[in-house]
Amino acid sequence: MTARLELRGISKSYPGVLANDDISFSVMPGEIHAVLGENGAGKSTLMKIIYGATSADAGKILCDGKEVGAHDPSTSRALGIEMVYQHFALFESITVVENIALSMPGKMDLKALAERVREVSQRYGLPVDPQRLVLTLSVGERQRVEIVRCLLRSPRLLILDEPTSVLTPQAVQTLFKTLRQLAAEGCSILYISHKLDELRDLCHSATVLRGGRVTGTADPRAASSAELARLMVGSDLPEVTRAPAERGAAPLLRLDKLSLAAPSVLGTPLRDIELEAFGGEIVGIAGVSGNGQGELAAAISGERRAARPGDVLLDGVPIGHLDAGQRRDRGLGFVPEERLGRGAVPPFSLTENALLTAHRRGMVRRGFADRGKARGFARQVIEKYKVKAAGPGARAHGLSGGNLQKFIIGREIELAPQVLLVSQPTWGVDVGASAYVRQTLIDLSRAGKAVIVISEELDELFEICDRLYVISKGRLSRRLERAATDVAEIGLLMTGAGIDDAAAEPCEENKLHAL
Ligand SMILES: Nc1ncnc2c1ncn2[C@@H]1O[C@H](COP(=O)(O)OP(=O)(O)OP(=O)(O)O)[C@@H](O)[C@H]1O
Repeated sequence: MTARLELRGISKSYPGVLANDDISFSVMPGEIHAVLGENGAGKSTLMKIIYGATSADAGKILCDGKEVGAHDPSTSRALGIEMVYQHFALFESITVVENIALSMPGKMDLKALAERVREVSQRYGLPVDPQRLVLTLSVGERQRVEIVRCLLRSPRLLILDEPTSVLTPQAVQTLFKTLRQLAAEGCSILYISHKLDELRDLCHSATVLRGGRVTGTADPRAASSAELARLMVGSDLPEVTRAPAERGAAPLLRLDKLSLAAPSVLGTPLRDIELEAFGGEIVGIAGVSGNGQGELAAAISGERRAARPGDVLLDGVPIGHLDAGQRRDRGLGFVPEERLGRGAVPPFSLTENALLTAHRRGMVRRGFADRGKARGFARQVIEKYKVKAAGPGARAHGLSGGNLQKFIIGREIELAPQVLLVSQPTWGVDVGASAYVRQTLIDLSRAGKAVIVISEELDELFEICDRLYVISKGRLSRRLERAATDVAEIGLLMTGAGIDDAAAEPCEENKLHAL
């Protein structure tokens, strides 16, 4: 049988990095092939080369035995190659069908296209309403739109770059069913993920990349997650160690019946939130995305101010009226969920990105930024957190997703905050680096600081947290000791059961907002 895709000696370098180094492998029709490797190993670069979004410096690509010459995404699509990117590319202010029409060749009859969207989404079990405005969709639904957009064109090779990082476990299972169905129909799939259990569940074969080179192949179904991790990292993963928490006497951060109106018609209002985070511990906030996590993070960080100063207390001092910068000045660090655009400014260098929050650490003299100091700080973060980057002058958008995440977390930890709030600390971060990030958060807490982690990954929360809360529909559960709870209890709370509904009535502020 002829391979659907054959790569021969693909190489690509960027200034200072050999991103792909003589990569060769094949994918057969109907095969689900995993590409795994550490952050910065060269996976996304390779996928972009196959899709034609960027070109290789050397090497050949063969599709169904025929060489693909110089190509771009539109010629790839004509060959039946489709790609779903790590970061979505949908326009928010138009409908699903309008978005899809934009990626189709020629002029489209929107009514007929909407009908086809419905058909395809039904056939593959990916419900999508073509008339919905994209801005009203959850991330999981947006992911579906991206996939349906590809499926409409009956792909022969589908590339998925970390498709499940934003999906709930149920949505992942639905996606896998679709992918298996597609593969059974003969479509080949290239699948990138850092979630080794998922790879073992879904993929027929795997190619491992390290430092831009192929370092191994594996049958993921026959290998354990530890074996796959070893292939990726080249050694056993470090065990995360956790000394018992020595909790401080009083909470470093406290939310006292905090209520906040929804920021928009589509947001979630926060209701009577009571939370305590002591020095010496990690507090986790579990929940399915869209239940108020973003709003809670904004209320703690100061991106949104509280109704009363005393709603938010930092080391006993009311800070609810302060903005984000003022709260940072007082020792509240913050790592947002979106790394591009909020955690970092993509076209800025790492030095400039370091300055954004670290200017508080003596990097401004007489109103001018001390670039030498900022560069030194950025270099320190790069080295300590093993960020793969050409140096402090590298642009944020040139870093691989996981490496940028490590840089942002490192920058905030190095600022030695009293309280650190981190949203989704290890999204897109490889298994080795995840262990490092988790260990660093534990160490920060054991140094007497309070760490608050918002994560959808229950395994992660159970691994690092001392106490847990669950957020559901803008309300927070009671506080749970990690050692005295389990996944079943947290899962139940995530559905909203057991979180006092008495106050589910809109708070006064939200009634006003609704008017
Ligand atoms: N546009 C670019 N400009 C400069 N360097 C780049 C660019 N794109 C990628 N690189 C570099 O190429 C290397 C490979 O990056 P790539 O994004 O392919 O890694 P990855 O394996 O997909 O990582 P991750 O798991 O973190 O997404 C990295 O060192 C990265 O910094």
